Amino acid sequence: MCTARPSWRSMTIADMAYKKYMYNIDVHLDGIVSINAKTQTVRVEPGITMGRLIPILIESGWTVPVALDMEDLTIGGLVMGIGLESSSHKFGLFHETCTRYELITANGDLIICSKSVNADIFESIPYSYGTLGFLTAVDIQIIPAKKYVKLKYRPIRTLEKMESRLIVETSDLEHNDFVELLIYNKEEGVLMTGKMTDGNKDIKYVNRIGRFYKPWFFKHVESFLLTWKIGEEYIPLKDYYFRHNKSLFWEIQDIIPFGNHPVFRYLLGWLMPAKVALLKLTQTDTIKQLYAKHHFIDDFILPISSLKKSVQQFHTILNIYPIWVCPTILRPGKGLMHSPATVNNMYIDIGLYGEPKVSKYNPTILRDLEIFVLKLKGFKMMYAGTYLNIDEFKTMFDHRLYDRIRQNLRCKSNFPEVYDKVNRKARI
Ligand SMILES: Cc1cc2nc3c(=O)[nH]c(=O)nc-3n(C[C@H](O)[C@H](O)[C@H](O)COP(=O)(O)OP(=O)(O)OC[C@H]3O[C@@H](n4cnc5c(N)ncnc54)[C@H](O)[C@@H]3O)c2cc1C
Ligand SMILES: NC(=O)C1=CN([C@@H]2O[C@H](COP(=O)(O)OP(=O)(O)OC[C@H]3O[C@@H](n4cnc5c(N)ncnc54)[C@H](OP(=O)(O)O)[C@@H]3O)[C@@H](O)[C@H]2O)C=CC1
Ligand SMILES: CC(C)=CCC[C@@H](C)[C@H]1CC[C@H]2C3=C(CC[C@]12C)[C@@]1(C)CC[C@H](O)C[C@@H]1CC3
Repeated sequence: MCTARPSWRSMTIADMAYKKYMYNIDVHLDGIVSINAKTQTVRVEPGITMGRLIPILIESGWTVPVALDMEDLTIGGLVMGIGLESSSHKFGLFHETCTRYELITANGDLIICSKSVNADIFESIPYSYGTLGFLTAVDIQIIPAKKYVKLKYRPIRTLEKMESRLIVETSDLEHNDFVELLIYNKEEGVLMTGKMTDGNKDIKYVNRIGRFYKPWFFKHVESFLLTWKIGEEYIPLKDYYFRHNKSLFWEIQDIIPFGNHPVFRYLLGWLMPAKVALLKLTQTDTIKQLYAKHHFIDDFILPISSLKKSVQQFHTILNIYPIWVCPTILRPGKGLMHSPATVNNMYIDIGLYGEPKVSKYNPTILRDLEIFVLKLKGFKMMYAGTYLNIDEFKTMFDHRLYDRIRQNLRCKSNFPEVYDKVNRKARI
């Protein structure tokens, strides 16, 4: 079994081939059940998107600790896949802010699990890609929302300095609610650190970057590099959260190359952002093949101390810029993905989206990159699929607890294994 959510609705680049031969179960639940100020949690159905949840929470004075930057990502998808954001250096991966799940198992039982009830099931659900059961409700921690993010932009030269500065900023939890780095070429990047604040009466200018005529966020950030200036500004909280949504990070520049031109923005900017689901539904086979052959979209999660080494490797093999760098804390645990040590470890997500500029690009090069990441004790986001074989995959992701829970919940003849959903044959 798998969910009946069609591939075109999902925030993944590939088609989930398994949907065609598995039994599809309709779990399209997308409401907010309750907001509980006492326990500081919100209970939601798994199909609700970030784009619907965040504005409602902000209106009620709340927000979630890890608010994802693309409006169409769903809570269920982020728990069952994984999610991270610029606040993950503080709160960890998205699922670490979830406190309770309701899961329907293969034989129709409803299991409620949390850190104290059915704790092993609770720990094995994240990253299980819907292979233990169907989620029907998720409780997420909420924190008080403030009006703005005071964001500081700092251009940095050399990868060494980016790495060391990132290590310093991610450990300063008092001042930094948000940390993010965009690397624009082999040597230069802009580090952003932010604090949620209500501001004060003296605020003269608020940059409402979410307005339709505003430039793409990554271009705005680049301007601090081009002028080599440190900058600071207030951005409304919701605009900050969805800062990469309008330009789909920087993917939109390949689809609408003139999309950031002021004439386009002022005349037709209101038509944006392009809906990923619509782009997927209307793409032709030719476009799909062009993307498969000449485009790269993937994320790798590596120890923070390997930033320089990894970016150099990605430069040699892909040469794609900008590069998204988002720090996240990984904690020890027993689930599929956790810190390999017995203590918390700071990692970085390195996101590479675009056309490789190396002369001989071959999509199977991804396997070499995956092995490179595996050797550094890193992980890979699985939304784009994997070329790892099952043994390598099991070395990357700890299957011990997951296998035991699968046996207890009688998953074997009802749900496939994670690997059967994320290997390249299952995602085409
Ligand atoms: C024009 C109009 C007229 C109406 N007239 C009446 C009326 O005369 N009398 C009346 O009683 N109501 C009326 N309603 C309200 C209507 O009954 C509710 O909106 C009802 O929830 C619609 O059911 P649905 O299956 O179409 O909606 P859905 O959109 O399918 O579901 C509504 C909610 O239930 C959730 N849900 C769906 N399936 C499940 C499931 N299997 N398990 C858990 N949750 C699930 C969804 O996530 C969603 O939150 C009217 C609504 C409209 C728009
Ligand atoms: N910033 C970030 O962290 C970003 C993350 N992503 C990735 O995107 C994906 C999320 O995208 P989204 O479109 O929301 O989700 P998807 O539709 O891609 O679903 C992801 C997985 O979650 C499973 N799933 C979803 N809902 C349920 C449920 N109710 N019960 C059981 N299983 C469920 C799906 O199962 P099934 O296969 O059965 O349908 C699927 O395997 C994640 O993999 C995430 O890593 C993408 C962009 C940004
Ligand atoms: C921040 C993290 C961890 C990931 C961001 C990934 C996104 C950049 C991609 C997720 C889904 C992707 C799709 C496309 C672009 C890149 C993503 C938004 C397309 C819109 C590219 C054009 C194709 O025709 C359709 C693609 C759908 C998925």
